[in-house]
Amino acid sequence: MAKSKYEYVKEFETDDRMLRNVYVLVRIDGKGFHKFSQTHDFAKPNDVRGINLMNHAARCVMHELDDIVLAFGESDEYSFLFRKSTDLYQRREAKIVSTVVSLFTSAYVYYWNDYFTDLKRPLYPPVFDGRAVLYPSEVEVKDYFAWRQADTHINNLFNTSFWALVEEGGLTPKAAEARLCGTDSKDKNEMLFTEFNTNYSKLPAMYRKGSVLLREQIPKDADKDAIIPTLPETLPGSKSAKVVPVLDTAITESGLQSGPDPISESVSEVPSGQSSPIAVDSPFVSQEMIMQEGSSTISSEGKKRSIDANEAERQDGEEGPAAKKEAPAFKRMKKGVVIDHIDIIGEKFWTGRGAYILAPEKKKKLRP
Ligand SMILES: Nc1nc2c(ncn2[C@@H]2O[C@H](COP(=O)(O)OP(=O)(O)OP(=O)(O)O)[C@@H](O)[C@H]2O)c(=O)[nH]1
Ligand SMILES: [Mg+2]
Repeated sequence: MAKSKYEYVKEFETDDRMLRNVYVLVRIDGKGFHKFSQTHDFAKPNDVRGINLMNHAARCVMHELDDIVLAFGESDEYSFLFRKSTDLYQRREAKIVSTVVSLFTSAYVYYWNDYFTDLKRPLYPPVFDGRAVLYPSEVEVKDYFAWRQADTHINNLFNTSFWALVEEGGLTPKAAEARLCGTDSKDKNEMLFTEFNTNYSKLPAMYRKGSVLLREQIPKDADKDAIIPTLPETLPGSKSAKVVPVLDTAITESGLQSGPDPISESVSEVPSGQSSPIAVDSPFVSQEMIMQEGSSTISSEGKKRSIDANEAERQDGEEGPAAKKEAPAFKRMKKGVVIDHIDIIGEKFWTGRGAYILAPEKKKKLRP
């Protein structure tokens, strides 16, 4: 076919294919969300509607892009890790980053009203930027996620302390900032407990640890894309949410401590007459979390349990048709995206639930 005389302009396009055999990490971040959250009257320091909406948008991205193996979100940002051998768009950076950002942003707006039910749509279009970073080995990938989760911990502890001083303590923002200047994590924990009856380690894990999206086994009859609604169960005052056990491994500014941290040890009892921030009808439990609790297959031992299920299937065959009727659950599993609020700092995650993420992949023939 004859080329038009204009076609030469294509030659100006550059090849932005990213290096092979390294991990591709895409991080998106809300532009000017300080203002966006104020304009939309986000609760301080954490707005459960905003967090659920971010999580929903991230799930849309993971549903669309199968090569994303892990995502982590906090505040107005989300990180997406692609499998090492991804050949999505021939690893072209602009195509990958723009697809993630565009899908995330459109989902954020598309599902807005499912979470912010009193506002049909945002008062102005939210903007997210995006970047891709290449990490050469598992070490950097693990440290990357540790960095983001440590950041979540530091920021959330600061914000929780700051807004307690301002909203409950009556300090001006300037005075609150001055009060917190030079304090470490232990000081803030102590201040929250002694002055505001708040046991920080008992606040919802979703706030303290951010949100982790994983690919695990889910019941086959669960609609892969039925992500919502989480709102009725997560709104303050809801009676329908169930309690979800919170992993109390503390993250400190220097990394993860296994087991309870000293401060939560010393303040592990909520003062008498004071109810724990996580009540049985906790307003902070999402539908997905309920599903995880209700269905043993996507609990924190999701991977192990699905292996157990295969084991059961074999036994099932030996035990005859009667047993078959009683153990159908494991047969109704499929891979799906699940959300949790767990520690991803430290080896425990990467050798446990996260083991599939960095597992060696089968070698594929590279395109010439
Ligand atoms: N009140 C409230 N604010 C939030 C919440 N989540 C995010 N934010 C706001 O969003 C900001 C995100 O931080 P940044 O990304 O550093 O700030 P930004 O204004 O988005 O600035 P750029 O990313 O540089 O454009 C926070 O500082 C908060 O002001 C929330 O749940 N509640
Ligand atoms: Mg931002």
